[in-house]
Amino acid sequence: MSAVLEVDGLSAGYGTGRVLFGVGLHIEAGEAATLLGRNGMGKTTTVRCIAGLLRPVEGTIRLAGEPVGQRGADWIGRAGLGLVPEGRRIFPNLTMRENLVAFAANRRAAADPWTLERVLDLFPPLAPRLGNLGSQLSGGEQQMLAIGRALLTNPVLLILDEATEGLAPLPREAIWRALQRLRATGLAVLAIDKHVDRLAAIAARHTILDRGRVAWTGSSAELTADRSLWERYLGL
Ligand SMILES: Nc1ncnc2c1ncn2[C@@H]1O[C@H](COP(=O)(O)OP(=O)(O)OP(=O)(O)O)[C@@H](O)[C@H]1O
Repeated sequence: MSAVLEVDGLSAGYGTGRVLFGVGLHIEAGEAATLLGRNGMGKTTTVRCIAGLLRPVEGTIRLAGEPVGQRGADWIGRAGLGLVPEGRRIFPNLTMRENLVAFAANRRAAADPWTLERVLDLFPPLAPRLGNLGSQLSGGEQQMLAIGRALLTNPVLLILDEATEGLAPLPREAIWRALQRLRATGLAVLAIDKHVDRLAAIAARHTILDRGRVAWTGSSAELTADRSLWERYLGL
C-alpha cells in the first residue's frame, strides 16, 4: 500500500506560542483514520498545516508522496486534499447548486470523477434543495453540501473536521452512513469528531493528541477495549 498522507515531526503554533510538538500521522491509500483528543489539543491546527493554511515550524508533510513543503492551500487542493473545514463555510448567498459546482469543479483528473449526480446519490436529501440559498439550508444539509463540494474536487484524501458538530441525531446518522459508503469506494478519509464510538466503527486506525503530542495510536479494537484511554484523553 502507498501512503496518501505522511506527517512526520510536525511542530507548529500561532505567533510565538507552540501548539504542536513533533506530531506524526500516516494514512495509507483507502484507509480511514481519525484524529482524536479533547478540545484545544491541536487537532484543527494539525489539519491547518496539512491544508497549507498554517506554516509548520518543523516537520514534513507529504500528500500522495509529494512533499507539501512551503506550498500553499491552492496547490495542496489540486494535489488531492479535500477539506471539509470546521464550521462548514458554505456561501450563504449562493444556491446549493452554485455552492456545489461553482468553486469545486474537478480539480484533479480522476478515472472515476465525482459528478453532481454522484453527490446527489450519496446525499438524496440535497436533490430537492438545489435551488435554495446556502442560508436557507439546515445544518445537516449544509454539512452534506460541504462534503459534496469537497468530493467534487476528486480528492485522494478527504479530511472532515468536526463534520457532525451541532447536528441532530438524524442528520448526524446520515453523515455517518455516507462516510461508510465513501469508505467502500476506497477513498482515504481522516475524520475528527467527538463521537468516538461511531468513528471506531467506520475508521480502522486512530491517533489521540494530548497537548500537541501524539499520546496514543492504535486500531479500533484496541481503542474500544481500553476505556481508560477514553477517560484519560477524550474526557468521555
Ligand atoms: N488562530 C489561533 N491563534 C492562537 N491560538 C490558537 C488559534 N487557533 C487555535 N489556537 C490554540 O491552539 C491550541 C490548539 O487548538 P486546536 O484548535 O488545534 O485544537 P483542537 O484539538 O482542534 O480543539 P477543538 O476541538 O476545540 O477545535 C489551543 O490552545 C487553541 O487555543
